[in-house]
Amino acid sequence: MQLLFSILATTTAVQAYSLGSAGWDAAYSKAKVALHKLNQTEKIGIVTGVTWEGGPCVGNTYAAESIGYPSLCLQDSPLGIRYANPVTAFPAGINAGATWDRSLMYARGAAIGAESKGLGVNVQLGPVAGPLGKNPDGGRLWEGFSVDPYLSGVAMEETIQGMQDSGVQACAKHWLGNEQEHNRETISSNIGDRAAHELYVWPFMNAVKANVASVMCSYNKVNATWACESDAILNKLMKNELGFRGYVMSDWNAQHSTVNSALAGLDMTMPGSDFNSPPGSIFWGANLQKAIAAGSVPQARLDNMVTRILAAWYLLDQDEGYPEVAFSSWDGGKASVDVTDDHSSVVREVARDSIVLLKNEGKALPITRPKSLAVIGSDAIVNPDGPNACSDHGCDNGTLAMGWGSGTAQFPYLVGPLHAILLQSKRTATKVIQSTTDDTTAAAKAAAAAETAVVFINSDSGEGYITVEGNAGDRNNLDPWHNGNALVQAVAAVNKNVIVVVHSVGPVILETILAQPNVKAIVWAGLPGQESGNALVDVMYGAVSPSGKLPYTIAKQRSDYGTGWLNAEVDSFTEGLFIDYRHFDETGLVPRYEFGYGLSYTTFAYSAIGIHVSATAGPSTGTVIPGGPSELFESIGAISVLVRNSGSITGSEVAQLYIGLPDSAPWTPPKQLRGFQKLRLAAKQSALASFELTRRDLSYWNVATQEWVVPSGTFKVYVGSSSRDIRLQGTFTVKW
Ligand SMILES: OC[C@H]1O[C@@H](O[C@H]2[C@H](O)[C@@H](O)[C@H](O[C@H]3[C@H](O)[C@@H](O)[C@H](O)O[C@@H]3CO)O[C@@H]2CO)[C@H](O)[C@@H](O)[C@@H]1O
Repeated sequence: MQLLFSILATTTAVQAYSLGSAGWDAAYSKAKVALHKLNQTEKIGIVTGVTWEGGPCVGNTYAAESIGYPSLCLQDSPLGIRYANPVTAFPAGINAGATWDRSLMYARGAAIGAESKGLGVNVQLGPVAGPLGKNPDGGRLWEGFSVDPYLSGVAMEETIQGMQDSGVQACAKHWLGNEQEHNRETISSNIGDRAAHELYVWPFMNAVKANVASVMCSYNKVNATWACESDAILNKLMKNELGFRGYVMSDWNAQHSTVNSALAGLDMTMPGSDFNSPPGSIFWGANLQKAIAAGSVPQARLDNMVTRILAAWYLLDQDEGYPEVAFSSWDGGKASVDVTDDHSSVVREVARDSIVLLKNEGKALPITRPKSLAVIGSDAIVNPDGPNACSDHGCDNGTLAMGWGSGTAQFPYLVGPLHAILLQSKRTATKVIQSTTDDTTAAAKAAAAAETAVVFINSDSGEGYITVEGNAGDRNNLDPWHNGNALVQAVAAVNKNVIVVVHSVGPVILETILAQPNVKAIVWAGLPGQESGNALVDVMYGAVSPSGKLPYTIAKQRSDYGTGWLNAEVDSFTEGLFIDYRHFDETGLVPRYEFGYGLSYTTFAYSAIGIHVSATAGPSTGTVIPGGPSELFESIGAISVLVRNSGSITGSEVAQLYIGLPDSAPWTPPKQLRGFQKLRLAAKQSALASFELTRRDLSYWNVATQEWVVPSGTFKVYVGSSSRDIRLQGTFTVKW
């Protein structure tokens, strides 16, 4: 059985890679033929944006009529289509990560891709793996999936496959080291080579392996050189080492030079105007033409840029019957077609299955048939001015269902928690008492009159060009906004059965709330998108058991993380590999809720660990395929466990595999996520969780030899329900 699994897994992997390469080969053949039909002006136009607001999308290039190539439409965001309506407002990346469900990640990506294609968007500007989230208060970490590179990598791969299977080009962003909003356009992320590879590059390897069409270089410098003109990270790392065959575009106005960026490997400049910077800073267009004429940039480099861009276009078959752009970002975004289909069901499923139950004392949840229920807090209702009242969602009024900035989309509707609870309460004949402000006196009055009180609190963040309530993108602290702690305290002082629901962009310090004995349950709902209330009711009333797991650690205090955004010109990334749970494990600090944690209404038992790993120590070689050296992605076996639903209701468990490297490896975190599987199990049902391992999963990056190396010695195996709830352990040995 185990052997069969390994064979199937290996075969599938090999097929996927060869198809990927064949796809690129065929696309390159077409691109090379097309290149010869283009004149120089057309070539320059293909690599240059037409200026901000110069076309219907946030990014547009010039058309090349000689080959029937359109003005390419590039549009945000990682959770839906920005500046268009009607579109679906999906749960944020961080919620997709919290599902730990590969098929939901894929379904979300496919649905976003289908809407993009339907509206004529050629390039969807997502998904996000940078920021990875080393700073828990980083403003944009909710756009990505998890602070763990393995989980983020799987989510990148699934999302990109989903998007590109629907026909749109995906764009993996922001490359590289864009971990904070403060000073993001001046700061240098000085990342050590090993941490760069094992943390920040890792999910982009998955993106390239999934044949992502494009990559966006970031605003910051990397090791003192602008990311968009760094030969080290564009040519050498992304294109040569990772074997990326698509094109690199700049973040919007992240380009700083004509010649250096071209030579370093930038392939497309966006948006092609003096957007948000000193007038006249149009680095390509006519300036690129002059640089080529002067011999500062070889003609072959321009031809290579164009070939890469065209190859991505052919790879996705966008040369055949691709829809025209059906909206304009600058006139309200009214689309001429409705592309929303039944995607609300994907939204509800992702939102529901990403809910993490943090505390459930005395089985406070699920709610059964309370006679009365108090619903408290401004986060319980939709912003009275409307769900899209603030530009790019740059405010925190009403329930929080996405962060702010370019990573947003307009809600076609937003089901607020109170609305969904009122509907449900009709079925259970429950009297609902409302206090939908953050006023503590009103809250206490409502709570005192009810059997159970549900308090809604939130914490918001976003992109640095908008400041909300004094937070310039990054959060100023990890406390709940709007005096959320005081709100819960006021309610818990008068009601013995308090449930707290947290809508949040990232970790929130919960100590004050946990110090209230009457707080019986805490529910983390993240940023659930348009079906917020419905998904919450599904879980709170027990239609489904909660099955989300934390995609990051919740600490007892902010300082425990050991990292945070800097008001400085340089971030030296001194924490190295030790971010989030890697740091807590290494230092012995006890988190409040650890990475991978999440309760269920049922229980799960683990047994029968099977370890079938056969690998030899040493570097991974082989030709470079999309993602890296081919050997790195070869299966070297699998670890399996039997998981049994030992409770009395159906539920889903995320079985997690962590690996500890042998002592022969250089200083490494005690354990690192290297596999997971979500299993839906009926009461008393058992199933095998299998974690296929590749050489990459056992490797560290050897800085001296510039290779991924599997160390020799005894590897530690930990399988469990979270990074700290380890149920089964074992070892295997790798020899030279
Ligand atoms: O949208 C494409 C990529 O753009 C980057 O974000 C930019 C965002 O799209 C844009 O709306 C914003 O513009 C603001 C501008 O910076 C500010 O000076 C002005 O006052 O208001 C403008 C908004 O009306 O700028 C953002 C960059 O600063 C993202 O980083 C990237 O992820 C997007 O894909």
